[in-house]
Amino acid sequence: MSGYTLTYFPVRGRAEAIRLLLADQGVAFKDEEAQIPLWFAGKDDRKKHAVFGQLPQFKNGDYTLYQSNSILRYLGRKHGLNGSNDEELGHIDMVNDGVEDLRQKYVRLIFTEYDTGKDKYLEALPQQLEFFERILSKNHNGSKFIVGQKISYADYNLLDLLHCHLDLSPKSLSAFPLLSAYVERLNSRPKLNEYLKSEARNRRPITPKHK
Ligand SMILES: N[C@@H](CCC(=O)N[C@@H](CS)C(=O)NCC(=O)O)C(=O)O
Repeated sequence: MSGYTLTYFPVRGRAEAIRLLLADQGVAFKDEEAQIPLWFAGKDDRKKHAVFGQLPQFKNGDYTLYQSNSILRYLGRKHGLNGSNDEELGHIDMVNDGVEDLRQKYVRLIFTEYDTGKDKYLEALPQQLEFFERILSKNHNGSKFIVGQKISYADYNLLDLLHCHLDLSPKSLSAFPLLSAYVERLNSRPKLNEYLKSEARNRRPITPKHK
């Protein structure tokens, strides 16, 4: 066991990219769940102690961290998932910020305007995905990772976001051959594939709205 503990609600949400990273790196960790009704009823003391009042929380022994992207970057440093030099890391951070921008749009759709906004969202989605297709095409013609020759923390975040969009519309990647192949390639990495098929992953909906 690594000494790592990840605390989150029983959904994939903002913890899932962290889970993908840890699964793929073969790092065992302790999973702690917070129950949504208790949390929102103010009956879970972890909310009072959370730095920004939110989850996920990540612990490495006595060290505690919040903010999903900070956790990803921390694990990137710990597990050699930050590219091969400062310039690659600059691009990895840039891609991760782009993933965050699209994730915020996705979260807004799911939580505030799913019924009225889904068609419009899907219409605008190709413009967003095209950015990532283009980034991939410039790195070894899209045959490897999003940046450089090694998997990085941003690959796990991008993969999770693409999974979310494939759930939203199974055709969302149809016009993007490089992104489609990228998802297939990452999904078939042995440890990741084992996790993707696991009961633990599949009992967690993407968000509480997905029940
Ligand atoms: N920027 C934060 C956002 C965290 C966040 O929005 N957490 C939500 C669940 S995804 C939460 O804890 N909601 C409960 C609350 O706000 O009390 C991150 O990336 O970790």
